[in-house]
Amino acid sequence: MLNVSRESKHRYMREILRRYSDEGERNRIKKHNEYRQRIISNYQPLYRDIYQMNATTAFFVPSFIQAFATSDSNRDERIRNIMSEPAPGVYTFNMLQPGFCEMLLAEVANFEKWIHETRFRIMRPNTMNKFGAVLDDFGMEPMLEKLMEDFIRHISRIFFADVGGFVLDSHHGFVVEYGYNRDIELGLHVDDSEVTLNVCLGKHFSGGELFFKGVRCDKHMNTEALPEEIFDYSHVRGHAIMHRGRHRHGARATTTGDRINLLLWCRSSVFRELRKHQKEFESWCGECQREKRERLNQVVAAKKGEFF
Ligand SMILES: O=C(O)CCC(=O)C(=O)O
Ligand SMILES: [Fe+2]
Repeated sequence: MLNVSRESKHRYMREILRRYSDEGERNRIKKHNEYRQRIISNYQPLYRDIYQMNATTAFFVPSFIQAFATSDSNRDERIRNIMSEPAPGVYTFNMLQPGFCEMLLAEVANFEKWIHETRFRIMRPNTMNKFGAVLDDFGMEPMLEKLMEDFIRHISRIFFADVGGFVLDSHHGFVVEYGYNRDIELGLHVDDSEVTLNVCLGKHFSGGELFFKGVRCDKHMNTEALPEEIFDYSHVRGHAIMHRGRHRHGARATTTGDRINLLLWCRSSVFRELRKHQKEFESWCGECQREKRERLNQVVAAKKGEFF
């Protein structure tokens, strides 16, 4: 568990001040906000209903809604009950209604058509995916923020507390698109997130499995995966998968059809600030933990040697 000391809080505030007094960064944020505003005031949404969080069966499957229905002491238990953990640190659950997936796909297609017709510049979701769109850029930012606040934050608090899952405070929401004339696959990487939510929206496809190769800190990013860390997951429409951003993963080739997934990279500025001062082993890095065990074994062996 993170222990936020007074000193760390002060350092955190200093970092925020430094960041906001950095002129380059301020300009970048200002330009991006202007870009978003230009889109939002010109683009006509197809389905206005999906721009606001509507926590009913129009959006979510009943089991998902029921798990969060009341914030009583049983909520954590109800959340645990809808989760499967097919591999350590990877959680899956049924989440979105097929009708909502359809509407979101149609909205994205409508936005892309508008971009094409108006020759507006489209910002791609990240440095790896050449296709897809940033949902936050065309008006879905408040809805996705609420999704993180009302749902994802509670899940992360239970399962990802060691990476700041209990203090998520910003997100990057986008869709990735694979298939004919789009991206085919995605190489091994880590996300710029503490916790990632990935939901398959459809449509019909084969292939496209996510593959995982263990959680790693910066220092151990390129170390081998152990056999027990290797895991493949096949996407199911409407189903979500959640993992730490630092869980190394990639997507296998989508061999037929089109696959479009919704991604929410959830971030914690507090966790990022605290990490800068982390000198010891990271509790969530597979390799740090292995090194720690090895160090402990050496100490125990040395002590035994002294004793006998
Ligand atoms: O293709 C996928 O389902 C995963 C995409 C992904 O890992 C990412 O965008 O960070
Ligand atoms: Fe990723």
